[in-house]
Amino acid sequence: MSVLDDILDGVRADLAERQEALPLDSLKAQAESVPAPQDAEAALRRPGVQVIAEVKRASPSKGPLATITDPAALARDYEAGGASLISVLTEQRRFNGSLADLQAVAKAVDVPLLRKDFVVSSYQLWEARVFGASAVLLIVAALPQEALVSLIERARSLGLMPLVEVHDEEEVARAVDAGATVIGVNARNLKTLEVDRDTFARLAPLIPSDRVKIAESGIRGPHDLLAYAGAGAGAVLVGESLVRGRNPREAVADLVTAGAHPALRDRN
Ligand SMILES: O=P(O)(O)OC[C@@H](O)[C@@H](O)c1c[nH]c2ccccc12
Repeated sequence: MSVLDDILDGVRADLAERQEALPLDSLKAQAESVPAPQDAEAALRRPGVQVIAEVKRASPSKGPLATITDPAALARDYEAGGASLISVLTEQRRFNGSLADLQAVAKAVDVPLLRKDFVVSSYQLWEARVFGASAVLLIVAALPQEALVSLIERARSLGLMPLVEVHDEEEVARAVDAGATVIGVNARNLKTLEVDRDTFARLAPLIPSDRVKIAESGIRGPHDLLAYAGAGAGAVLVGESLVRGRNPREAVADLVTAGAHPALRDRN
């Protein structure tokens, strides 16, 4: 069984418990008292290369990365550093995240939030909405094409921006076919868990130029951002190097400064 299959099994089991505890109708009712999501896609389409900073405690490849006792404080640092979007891992078993983290971050910052999880059901889209997200990750490798298409549509109908994640040529074709407007290329191979930083440059030319192209994973600092910018990235998604570094606010600010270089202004 692949790592992804294993993660998905756990996600489905946890989801079943939450659905049991709170039926969809009650969850939907809660959405009525939550402020409308922000326009995350507009935030990503600003000139220059945008920085998406991730609240990430652990990963299947590296195990524990950082304790992060106060995700809201970390998110405030990310916002102060100039992040355009903040990604919050909500998967529990492998990433040690939670919906409570998402909600705490939502109360603390004004930038749009991405719910980073393994979405397999529209129930999770409603959760994302209720706990304060403006965007959700949809992983092509985790979804049959019909489910991908319908989750993209359902996300949009809830005001959530779908960020559609791909790993290879075939997945790019599926994402584009499904009408994804924001496509993330994850440099981490889901089978081997290795990062290959050439993946973005290989796949970016296959993505139509009117889509937002995001380079995900393995970004160590401004030089990686600039390399991805050169290959056509409109944004980068960064986790580990921020949570492990000494000063997350400065680390984000250094990336933002690199991404705002005048030579990169008109790329999106
Ligand atoms: O910590 P990194 O290497 O900077 O990577 C961040 C992000 O790309 C990574 O967390 C990620 C990309 N796609 C995912 C899907 C699920 C969970 C996590 C991810």
